[in-house]
Amino acid sequence: MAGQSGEYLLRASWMAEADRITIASGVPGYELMLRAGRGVAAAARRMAAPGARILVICGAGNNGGDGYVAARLLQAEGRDVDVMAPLGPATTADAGQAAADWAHAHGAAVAVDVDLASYGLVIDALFGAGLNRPLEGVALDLAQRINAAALPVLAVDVPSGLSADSGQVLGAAMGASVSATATVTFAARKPGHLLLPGRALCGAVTCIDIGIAPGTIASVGRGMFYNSPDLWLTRFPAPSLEAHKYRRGHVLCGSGGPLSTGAIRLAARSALRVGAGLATIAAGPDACRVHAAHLTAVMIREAEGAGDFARLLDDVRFNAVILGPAGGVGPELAARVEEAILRGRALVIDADAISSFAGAPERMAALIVAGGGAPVVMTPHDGEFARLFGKVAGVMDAGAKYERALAAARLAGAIVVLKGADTVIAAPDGRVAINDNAPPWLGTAGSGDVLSGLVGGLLAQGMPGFEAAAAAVWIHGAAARTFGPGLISEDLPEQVPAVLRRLLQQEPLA
Ligand SMILES: NC(=O)C1=CN([C@@H]2O[C@H](COP(=O)(O)OP(=O)(O)OC[C@H]3O[C@@H](n4cnc5c(N)ncnc54)[C@H](OP(=O)(O)O)[C@@H]3O)[C@@H](O)[C@H]2O)[C@@H](O)CC1
Ligand SMILES: Nc1ncnc2c1ncn2[C@@H]1O[C@H](COP(=O)(O)OP(=O)(O)O)[C@@H](O)[C@H]1O
Ligand SMILES: [K+]
Repeated sequence: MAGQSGEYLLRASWMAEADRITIASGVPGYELMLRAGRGVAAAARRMAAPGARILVICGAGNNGGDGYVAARLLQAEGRDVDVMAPLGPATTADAGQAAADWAHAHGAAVAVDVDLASYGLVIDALFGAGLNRPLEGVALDLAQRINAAALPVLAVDVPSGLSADSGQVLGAAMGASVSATATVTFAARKPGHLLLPGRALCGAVTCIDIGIAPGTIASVGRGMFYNSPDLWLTRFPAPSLEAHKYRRGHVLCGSGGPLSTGAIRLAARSALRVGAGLATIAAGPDACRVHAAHLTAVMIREAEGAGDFARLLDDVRFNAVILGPAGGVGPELAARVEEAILRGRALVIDADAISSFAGAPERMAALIVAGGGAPVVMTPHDGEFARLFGKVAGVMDAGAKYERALAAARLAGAIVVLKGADTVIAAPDGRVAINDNAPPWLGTAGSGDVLSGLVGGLLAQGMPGFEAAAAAVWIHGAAARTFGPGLISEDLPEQVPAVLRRLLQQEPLA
């Protein structure tokens, strides 16, 4: 994607395209395989103690070819290496060459039923990017035996059985995948290395340079990125000397009733912590009294129904709106969403505001078209996503998690943050970011409310929608990591300053 910085993630077919372009530019395919095999051998060297026996299980394609190269290099430096070729002879020219170079010096492969427990490291080079159906027969049996043996396993490109594209085990119910200790991949990481369950099955992933030019990777990339500051830091708002609070944006946060006020307070506080100049909570009279007992920096305005809320929006300084956290599912909340969109405010639609449009994403899409272009970011978890888009053909069944998020973003005309341990951020223009910095203790009541506040706070400061959403998700994860175990959602906004300090002062990032 022109002008976009960040680490590209490549689907298997895009990677194959990069491979073809590189070969056409004069680098022989076998040279790429030698470089890949060298990287695998280097990782194996780190994983296997000097005397440990190494078993390289080679498939018939180029993934197996990488395995043969690694086996030959490790053997040449005195390692005790066996090769197993359970799928028979190589079927590609490069893999055939690699197998022949191995066999020339080292002879026969070991039998499939060899005792795995006698090895100190297994290198899984059965299937990589070419996997196109579930493991079966001898490959399935081997994957299961490798996992049962509980040995260190180094996967070449991806653990065999795992889809590099979706991060799913192919044929999940009946199929299986090798579970690796570490994975070495080439040129660019693939989405399956980051999406669950793939991330867990890959272990520690290393991406090595095999001489595919960055320009080639960018040219085949279709706008899928790893979510890190590289993706959005240049768009991150930093207050200037002349700034005053109104230049830093004013977030209007819609409250629920008197018994449901905490969620929106978390959101409002988070919006301030991430740099918004002002945050105001709009609430009915009873809820206002509850808020008044809790709030200091966050302001309160009385707004009884959707009409009052709309009148507040007559003040153009409310340039961003957050709706949904414990907001109460129903037509009134839907009407507030409508007002915010039609009055052109940057908007975060979370939680109950998403559910208020259950089964009617086209209605939301029509509003967004009518709204005229201010960014709209929705932040569903899987349940809310299904509630909104469940009945739309081509969304729930779109495939990988990023394909579902993208289909939804295109349908709604909004940025979609599909949450989880592997949160995906998708834009209607086709950009996708996959996040992996969220620790499991982020799964705690109210942490989604904090996320909506972070998005709203960044939107209020004028950050574009996709970048604001991606930055908020990353800061949310980094804040949780900074706090560590024992986290509750109130802790998250208080960690944001430490994260921002590292981010903006170029200190090492967590
Ligand atoms: N791109 C690059 O830049 C570089 C790539 N390199 C390496 O190449 C690897 C990709 O190699 P690859 O395309 O030959 O595919 P690979 O994964 O070896 O599979 C082989 C064949 O198996 C078949 N098959 C599929 N599923 C199956 C199943 N369940 N059960 C049985 N059979 C099954 C299917 O053939 P089919 O049967 O469909 O005709 C498939 O084509 C890549 O991961 C990396 O390690 C490096 O050398 C460096 C440069
Ligand atoms: N296991 C997990 N690992 C990492 N992050 C998680 C995990 N479970 C949930 N999260 C994150 O925690 C947040 C929970 O949001 P949500 O489900 O809306 O909770 P709530 O409604 O209680 O605020 C999301 O940002 C989600 O990505
Ligand atoms: K593999």
